[in-house]
Amino acid sequence: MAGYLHKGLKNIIQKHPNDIVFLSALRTPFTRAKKGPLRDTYDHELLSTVLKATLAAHPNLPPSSIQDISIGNVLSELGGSKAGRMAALHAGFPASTSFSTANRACASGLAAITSIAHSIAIGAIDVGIGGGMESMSRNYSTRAIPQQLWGRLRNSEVKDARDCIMPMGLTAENVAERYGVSRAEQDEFAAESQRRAVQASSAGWFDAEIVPVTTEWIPDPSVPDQRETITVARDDGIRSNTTVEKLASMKPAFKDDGTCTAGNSSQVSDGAGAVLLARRSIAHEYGLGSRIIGKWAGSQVVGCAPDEMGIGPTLAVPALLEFTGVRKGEVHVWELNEAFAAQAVYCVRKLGLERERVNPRGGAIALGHPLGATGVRLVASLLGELGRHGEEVGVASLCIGTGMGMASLIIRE
Ligand SMILES: CC(=O)SCCNC(=O)CCNC(=O)[C@H](O)C(C)(C)COP(=O)(O)OP(=O)(O)OC[C@H]1O[C@@H](n2cnc3c(N)ncnc32)[C@H](O)[C@@H]1OP(=O)(O)O
Repeated sequence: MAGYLHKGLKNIIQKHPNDIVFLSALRTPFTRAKKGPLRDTYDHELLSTVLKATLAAHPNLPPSSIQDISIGNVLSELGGSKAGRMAALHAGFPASTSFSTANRACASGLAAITSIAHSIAIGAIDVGIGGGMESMSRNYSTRAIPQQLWGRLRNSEVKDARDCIMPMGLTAENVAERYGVSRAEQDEFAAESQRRAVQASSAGWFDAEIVPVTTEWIPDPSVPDQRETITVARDDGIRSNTTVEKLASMKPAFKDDGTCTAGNSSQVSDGAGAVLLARRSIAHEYGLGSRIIGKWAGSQVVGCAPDEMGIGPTLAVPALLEFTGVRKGEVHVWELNEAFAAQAVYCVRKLGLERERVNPRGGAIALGHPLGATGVRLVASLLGELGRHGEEVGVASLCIGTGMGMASLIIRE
């Protein structure tokens, strides 16, 4: 495949003036939809907070130098494009900074980052922001299943077409059944995700990426006029008291004889994130060379059958390795989204990864999965985790609900 990026790790880790580099990777806390402290906050309010923090983190970079913003979003009214543009202007960007939203379902945040990286790679822009925003509290009432649908699709003779609206939990049950992922394996994986997230959170490993959000909430929904101003600074889905035994006692959430439960599935959440990307030579022109934390080195998306969408990473990761010429053994840290433990266990097994190197800070089972924003957390976590160990090479990958996987290669400076 022809490409404009460098191939092979030896070439990729060299510093080139046209590299697409990360200058910051920030996110809000991810908190539980409907139950957490951000439940009354708008997704674009979260976005505005994180965009403002991105500007504040780079006082030497004039806002007008940031040419484009792409924000992953799945559920917002009108795709979030108007409210998101308003949030960017409100946060301090000039009218000249363009804005769009990207919807590649659960990989929307990674797709938005990739879109900005591609624009830099081909020379269309020099500096941009990729991010994501989601309020599942406000916008998840139909569980991301379209209500207005051409009847011929709902009853299509093409099974894959019909399956695009299969509830995500059932696709996870399919993966568990077809590929022999037991309930015990899922619960063990989920407990480990919680254990790692507890460790990461209490050691302060998320502190560098989390921007506190000051917002209003309604403590008692039966008294909607009574609002309180609060500052939310921590993820709230992490459960320090999780045990495999407790998880084993939980009821299946999606079908009576199933294996996926509230404890071994990703949590529905609210959150937003943003990464600042620039061409390396331009970052140096603004005196930001010392602020470079990593570089984006390529993305791939591959389709699979929608009724087992969770296997997506098992196809996207090999495609990414082939595209970039990087060998699996050269990757130090893997961030694989935990949509469900069922599919995550299968992906780790099929890809032949060491569990120690996968989601070292826990994943969406503990930290939550605000759809459009999750890809941004994966990138921020990778950059932080690689930095902590002085290691260089990471892969972020997500499955996509309509039957795809996406993966991106991230190099730490
Ligand atoms: C491509 C993709 O990424 S597809 C993925 C897209 N996302 C999804 O499909 C979302 C999947 N998740 C879900 O739909 C929901 O989380 C569900 C249906 C599984 C569960 O929903 P809820 O019942 O609201 O879950 P919730 O997280 O509030 O947990 C319910 C109860 O289970 C118990 N529980 C959950 N996790 C744990 C745990 N780790 N340890 C102990 N108890 C637990 C608690 O009692 C909790 O109740 P609480 O609120 O009083 O604490």
